[in-house]
Amino acid sequence: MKAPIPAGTTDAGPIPPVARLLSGPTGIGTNSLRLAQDLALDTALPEPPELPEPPVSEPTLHPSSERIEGLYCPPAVRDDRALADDINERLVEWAEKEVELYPDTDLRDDLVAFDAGRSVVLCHPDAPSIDHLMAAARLLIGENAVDDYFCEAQYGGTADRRGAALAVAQSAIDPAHNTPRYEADWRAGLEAHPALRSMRSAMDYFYALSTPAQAHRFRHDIVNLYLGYNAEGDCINQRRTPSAWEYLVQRQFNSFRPCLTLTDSVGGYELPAHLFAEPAVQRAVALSSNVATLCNDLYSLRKEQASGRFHYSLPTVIAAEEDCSIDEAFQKAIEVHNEIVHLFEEQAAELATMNPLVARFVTGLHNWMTGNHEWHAGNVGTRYATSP
Ligand SMILES: CC(C)=CCC/C(C)=C(/C)COP(=O)(O)OP(=O)(O)O
Repeated sequence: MKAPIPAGTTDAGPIPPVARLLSGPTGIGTNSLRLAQDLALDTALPEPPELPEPPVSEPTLHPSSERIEGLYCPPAVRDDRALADDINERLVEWAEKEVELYPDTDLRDDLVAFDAGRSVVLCHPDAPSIDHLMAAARLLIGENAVDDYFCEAQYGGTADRRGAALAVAQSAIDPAHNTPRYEADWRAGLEAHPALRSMRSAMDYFYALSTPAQAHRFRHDIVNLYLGYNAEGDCINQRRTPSAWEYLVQRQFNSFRPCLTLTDSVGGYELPAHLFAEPAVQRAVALSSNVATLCNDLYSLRKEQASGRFHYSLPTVIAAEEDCSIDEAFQKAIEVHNEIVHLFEEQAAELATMNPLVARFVTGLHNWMTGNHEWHAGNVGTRYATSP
């Protein structure tokens, strides 16, 4: 087992400057001007603290990495199989001993095969310690458990009951406040369900390394995720394929966004709430999260088709809307993905010039986007495929 990474260090050199990670124009746009004005109002605030040099290592490709042809995404910043294995082992320990995540299944094999360890290692190269990576990994597993148990039919989730279940799931991270009697019943209710236990526990670990504002941000992003799950549930109930624009709106909620927006907590610093709320920062968050999620749509299409269940994704909604083959729609969806990557790069390059914390935050978004792509490519042949 690999020793924990000491704060601010790694087996490799410093993180590349944001300018090297983010291509695209660096001119100041309208959003940036607003942000610049807001930042000017901040002149009375203390200077942001000196940030430690974030760790990073040379990316080493996963042996089985296989990319979708034409899908644009810059390479991930670091990969570290030994560190990922260490995280996976610790996750199994947590899932089996602390939260009993999937009591009736072979948890070890499933969890290790999912390889959440590699996901967080790829997506958070600036995490200052194992604890930070573990916090992200537990939340990732908890979020997938909510999806599995309350939304995916094979684990008992049904579209007609998911709204009620997801409201309770939100309370696992956003506590109920009422009378002692009903609070006790609520607590017992959480402890009685694996997905609720795991989210409650993962959130407790997250509190230890986040500020109240960061935890609040996370809760907000999760409730939006559940809004997206409900939208998907409605469409599945009605067996309705939405138009492409409606699908993209739904997918922006039903997205990896909560995994990206904790990049500062996992990186050991805080982007203050007023900067996170800036429209230009919000646009960068939405664009990078959309890229990450559409990447999943593309790599997982064949798996979804093979399941035989009613499903929809960007390729299938485009095929329906444009009355074209799924192969053509797949190519069109690649183009949409690529265009959003470029829009993100433009927005991120603008933001990177504004403030060191904003620069680091958008680098974190970029890291998640590229790490996520690498993770999907690494799971081709087992979980995912490169064509419909
Ligand atoms: C970690 C997290 C926020 C998961 C939410 C689910 C989501 C938005 C996904 C993009 C995952 O979709 P799915 O469950 O279909 O994943 P697989 O394709 O089965 O890997």
